[in-house]
This record gives sequence, structure tokens and C-alpha cells, in this order.
Amino acid sequence: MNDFQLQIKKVTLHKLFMKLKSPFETSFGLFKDREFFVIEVEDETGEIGFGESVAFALPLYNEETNKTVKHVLEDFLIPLAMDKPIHHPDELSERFKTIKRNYMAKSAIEGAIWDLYAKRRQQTLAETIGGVKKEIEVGISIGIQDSIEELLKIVDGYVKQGYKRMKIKIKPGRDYELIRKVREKFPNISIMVDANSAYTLDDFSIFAKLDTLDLMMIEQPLAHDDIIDHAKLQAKINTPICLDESIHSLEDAKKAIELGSCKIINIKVGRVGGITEAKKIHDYCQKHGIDVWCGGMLESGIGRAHNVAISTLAQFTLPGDTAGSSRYWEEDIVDPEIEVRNGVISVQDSPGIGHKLKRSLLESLRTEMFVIQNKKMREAKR
Ligand SMILES: O=C(O)CCC(=O)c1ccccc1C(=O)O
Ligand SMILES: [Mg+2]
Repeated sequence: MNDFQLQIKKVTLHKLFMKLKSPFETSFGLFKDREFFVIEVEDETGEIGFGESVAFALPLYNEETNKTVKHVLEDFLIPLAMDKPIHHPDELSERFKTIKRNYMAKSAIEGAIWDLYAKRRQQTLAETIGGVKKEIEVGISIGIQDSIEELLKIVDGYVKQGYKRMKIKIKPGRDYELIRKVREKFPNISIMVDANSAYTLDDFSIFAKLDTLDLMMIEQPLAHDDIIDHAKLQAKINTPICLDESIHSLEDAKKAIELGSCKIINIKVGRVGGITEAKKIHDYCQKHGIDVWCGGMLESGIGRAHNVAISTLAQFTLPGDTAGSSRYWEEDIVDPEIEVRNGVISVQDSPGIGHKLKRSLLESLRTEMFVIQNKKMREAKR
């Protein structure tokens, strides 16, 4: 096991453009489509792994964009990944340490290498990272709607489909009254809200009212880079606060937990720089009794498959934003598509992410492609 190694021969960045089935509105903006990179890594044996970058076209969720991801991958991370053989994917976060932040770029290449590594070992990605579940529970994220009638109808539809919890996006002016009506109509379902950092402590009265609605949690109510005000808010309400945007690393998680800024953490592999860091946060939360769940970034099936794998770790005790392929896409780029049955996904049992890429569909959705060859290997062969 110790003498295992893989050497990266070639990395291909496929930039895709996919139209969403219907627009998705958050407090920071409206998505009508999704532009992102699929990362394909090939090693010296010809084995291939896939990763997905979760950055958006615009820096509205955090500071990264498709352009920064491409720049950082091409100029820094891919050369570091190709520099010498890899014995285990956990080595990469150490190798990337000199490059500050740029977590989504790091996660994109690291994820592809995890998939490749798992395939080389003939294991599922879930097994490779230490997952223990064969099935995971799934919640759904519902964008801001034009009317309460529309919102109630959508919630009703997802309740009937069996989703295990409803997450409803909120923003100032579209919060308490709407959620109160949803709670009134559905007294017994799990409801949470996600503000995507749209409020400040001046809005305390809104949180005091939301606190009466028996919500599972309130996700990232305050600034994207804050943990101090979140601690002040958490001290004044019973509803657990869940942090998303504020947590980029194990260090961030430790500080937030110590301060009492949250009781729950949403782990997005892309936001924390990859699976290795996500596992560290998971393990720490497990030790400290903090529930975690897997967030989503409107991924294609490649990113979703990685999310399913990470969700099989034991401390992912709450349903994640891992709704299936048909939630956002007319047709997904993976085969089989990610399928949710009665609010549950069955974890694939074929090696790696367990889903094949639909190559011709990928090509038809591709707007740009960049191929980076390992020059060292080419020279060695000559
Ligand atoms: O992928 C999903 O289904 C979750 C969607 C979601 O809530 C979201 C989508 C885009 C950006 C941020 C978020 C979020 O979790 O905050
Ligand atoms: Mg969120």
C-alpha cells in the first residue's frame, strides 16, 4: 500500500455551459444557467478521474470565479500536482499549502485525483474516504419565489416527492411572513432557511420572529466573513445557526465552534479546498458533537457524485443539498444520473465516483477546452 503511486500525465479543463431547468434566486443573485469547469485527470496507466469546480461566473458567493479557477489551476496547482508522483490524495493539500486560499480551484483538481485514486484502488470514492453509509438522506434548496402561492405549491410538490427537509432561501423583505405561512400550512415538516449573508445584527427582530417557527436551522444569516456577530446572534436565539460562507478550513471551524458562532456546519468540499480538508472538519465536528451536512453549488452530476461520497461519512447526520440530476438539468452529463427516491440516494458501488461521463453530451455543452500535458513525463520518455 505504501509503495502505491500515481503520476499525472495530462489534465483537461472542460468549460461547460448548462441551462438550468428554471431560474434559481438567492439573496445575492439570480441563476439562469451554470458555467463551470469539469476537470479530467489522466495518469501514466491511462486511468481517468473527474472533478468539478464549483466557482460561478461572477464572484457573488465568494471571491472565486471561473477565470480565477482557470488561472490558479493552470499556473500553480496543476504544475504542483504534476511535479512528482502522488502516493495518496491527502498529500495534495500539503503540496498546495503555499498557494493562499483559492479553495474552489484546489478542490477541483484534488477531487479529480481522489476519483482517479479510488479507481486505481478498485474502490468506491465513498469507501476510499472512509464513508460508512450505503444510503444518504436528501433535502432540497428552494430559491426565492415571486409569490407565497408559488412557494407553497413548490414546497408541497417536494414534500410529496419525499425530500427530507425543505431549505428556503430568504432575503430582507422576503423572510418571516413567507416562512410563517409555510410553517402554518406544513406544521410537521423539517424547514430551514438560508440567507446567504444578507442580514446584519440590526435585523435582530427578524431572527427573533423566525426563532418562533421551529426551524431546523438558519444558514449563514450574517456577513460571509463573520464569526463574531454570528456568535452574538446565536447567544440570543434557540434555533441553531449553521455556517456556510464563513467556514473555509478546519481552523475556521475550530474558531467558530469555540466562539459559539454556530451549532451546525454546512460542508461544501469546494469551499474548504477539497475532500482532505472536508474530512478534517468532519472529524473535528464528530469529536465535538457538531452536526454537519453537505451543501450544494448547483453542480452537475460530477460534483454531485463527489457530494454523495462525502455525505457517507458518519457525522453527516442531517440531510444535504444533494438533490438529484433532474432538480436542475434536463439531461445531466453523468450516466447513470443522480437519482433520489423518496428522499434517499443509494450510493453507487462501482469504483471512484461511480458515474460515467457522457462524453458526447459534454462535448456539445463545452464552450472552451484547455489541455495541460506533463512535460516532465514527455521528456522522460524521449
Ligand atoms: O446545489 C443546491 O441544490 C444548493 C443550492 C444552494 O443553496 C446554493 C446555490 C448556489 C450558491 C449557494 C448556495 C448555498 O447553499 O448557499
Ligand atoms: Mg448556503
